[in-house]
Amino acid sequence: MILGNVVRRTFGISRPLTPGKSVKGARWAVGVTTAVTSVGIYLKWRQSEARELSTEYFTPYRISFKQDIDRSHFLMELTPVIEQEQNLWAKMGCEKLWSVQIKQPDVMVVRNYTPLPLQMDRESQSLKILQDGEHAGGKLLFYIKQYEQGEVARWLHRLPENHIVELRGPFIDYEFPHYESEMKRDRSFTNRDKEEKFIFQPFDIAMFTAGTGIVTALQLLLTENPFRGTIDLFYSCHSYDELGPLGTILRALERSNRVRLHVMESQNQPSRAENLKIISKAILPPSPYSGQIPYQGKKRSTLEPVLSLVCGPEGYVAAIAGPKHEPAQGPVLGLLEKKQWTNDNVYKLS
Ligand SMILES: Cc1cc2nc3c(=O)[nH]c(=O)nc-3n(C[C@H](O)[C@H](O)[C@H](O)COP(=O)(O)OP(=O)(O)OC[C@H]3O[C@@H](n4cnc5c(N)ncnc54)[C@H](O)[C@@H]3O)c2cc1C
Repeated sequence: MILGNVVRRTFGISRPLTPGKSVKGARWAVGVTTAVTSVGIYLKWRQSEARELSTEYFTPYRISFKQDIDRSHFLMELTPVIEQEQNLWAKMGCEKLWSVQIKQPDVMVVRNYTPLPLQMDRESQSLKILQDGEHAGGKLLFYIKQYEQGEVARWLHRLPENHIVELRGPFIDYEFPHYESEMKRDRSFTNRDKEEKFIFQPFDIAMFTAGTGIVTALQLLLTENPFRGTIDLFYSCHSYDELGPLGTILRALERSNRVRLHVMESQNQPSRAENLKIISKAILPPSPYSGQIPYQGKKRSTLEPVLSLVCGPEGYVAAIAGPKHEPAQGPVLGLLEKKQWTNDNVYKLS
């Protein structure tokens, strides 16, 4: 049975807000249409009661914190100019993987970024995981990599604190089956001895991530009502240090057995072929998804992943699961095909 039956995926490529080239004669009409649309969006935003984040219009957020991890990676906290009423972490839980789009107003393009339920504690200068029911007025924290030739991430990196950026969303990037009236998983994962109880048996998944693709796993693991099964998480990077404080959080999740972590650092193993060989050896074959069956008590020690999610740069996705033919998934090839994974149980996120 395909777990992805309920999957809805809305993002693909980051798309321009306006066409790059316009026919000369139509410029005036395009200008008027754009102006009218912008006024419409603005009025809609003004009228919307709580000015909540929406996919329909852009909402202003202030850069409330920014910190470099290294030359390429940084953390950025955005605070809505008008406090948000909706708690997106409670609303989405672990059943929806989501992102928002940030607008670059000069070149009029948007890029997707995956928020994390963390906020910077000013006093201790450390990241705090939001508690259940807490949404910090809608604050969102992002882990971003800037590329030398990249447009938007480099621009974001240059912006000073208190600068206003515009966001729309949330966009659902992947949706898991809804487990009606299921009990919440405790978010305080540091308490390892606490016995867990659910109504339905949780299922495990495998996630293959490279670089900032790791945020997809972190969102599922840290959100309110976090992922109930165990994630067999593969993370490829140059160095684990590029995660900065997120690395400490990920290790704590590993100690609490919420995640089985396989880290591939290219600084230690520069051969791509050798890295892929190590990954391949650790990949488990797919287990069947049995649907919603009653909770059978504490899980066995072996992992039984029913779904593989793949997220990273094009070349990485291609090596793990075959190339993605945007917006289509493309056939499952690469390492996953060799371990009997198919299009029924693999999803390429990017
Ligand atoms: C749903 C979704 C969620 C995302 N979440 C995040 C997130 O949380 N954090 C984050 O940092 N990014 C995230 N991204 C990627 C992000 O949207 C941008 O694509 C990224 O920031 C690059 O945009 P840019 O404008 O800076 O670079 P662009 O101008 O788009 O790219 C210019 C050049 O940079 C290089 N480049 C761009 N992207 C990559 C890449 N992924 N790997 C290797 N080289 C690349 C390429 O050489 C490219 O030609 C997400 C993407 C999607 C679709």
